[in-house]
Amino acid sequence: MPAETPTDPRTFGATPPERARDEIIRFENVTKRFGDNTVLDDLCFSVTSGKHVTLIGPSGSGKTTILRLLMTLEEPDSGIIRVNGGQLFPADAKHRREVRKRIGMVFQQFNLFPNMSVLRNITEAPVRVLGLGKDEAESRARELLDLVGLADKVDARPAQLSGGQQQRVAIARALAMRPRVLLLDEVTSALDPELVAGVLDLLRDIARSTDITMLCVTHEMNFARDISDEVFMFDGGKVIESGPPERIFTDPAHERTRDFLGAVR
Ligand SMILES: Nc1ncnc2c1ncn2[C@@H]1O[C@H](COP(=O)(O)OP(=O)(O)OP(=O)(O)O)[C@@H](O)[C@H]1O
Repeated sequence: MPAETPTDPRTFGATPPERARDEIIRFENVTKRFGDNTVLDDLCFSVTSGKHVTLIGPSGSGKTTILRLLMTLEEPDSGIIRVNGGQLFPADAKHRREVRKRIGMVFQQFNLFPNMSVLRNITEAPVRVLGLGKDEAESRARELLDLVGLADKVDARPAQLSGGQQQRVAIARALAMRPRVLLLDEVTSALDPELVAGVLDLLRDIARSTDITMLCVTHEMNFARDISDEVFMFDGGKVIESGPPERIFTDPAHERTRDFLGAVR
């Protein structure tokens, strides 16, 4: 079993320049079934470090399942998943936890801890999982709250914030773990329409100003077009085509992609 040591988790989204073009995520012949439903079928794809990749495809095509596998919230039935030079599956639990530390996720429903202040929501995992000191974690959390425009909400509880503000806290919380890979699952779906643009703008800024690899599932095709280096179209448990957004959105090669884009536009 390969057991490379993941890079120092204290380095914010670090990608040493010499590794900037490396592959950071690899799915090799991954199959995932729920009962009789084969959701991912011998799936193979890879993502280059620092790139922003958007997964598109019909409802039920397995996009969220891919993110949940990367978060180790699901296990594949077979195949290999590698992230950041380490193996996530198959792997022993300890190695998997180490690899998993460098992956952050922002969920559709924010998933904040309701009984903790905004500050605690952000410092909890860096203290518990990365072993950061409380002062260092708090100082980092305040910087991130500044970045997401919520410096004045340090002591608020999630219920006192709007959906858009809660999602900004969730983004700050994910970044506080210094992820190499950030997974974004329909992050604007639960927001009132007038709050969507602000959250998407924030994610665009993060995409432009960091070297974090992003894997996004979204139905916001304009956002996908804007933020992505590459778009993967899923159908029938496989990637049926991939390419830069300028091509996928204007000249898709596959009939299923044309039908899908026609339906969502
Ligand atoms: N825990 C589970 N148990 C049983 N079936 C599941 C489970 N999780 C997902 N599925 C099924 O797996 C399939 C893929 O689901 P997934 O959420 O990955 O699709 P998706 O492409 O993200 O869809 P959407 O665009 O609607 O979010 C669906 O048929 C779903 O019902």
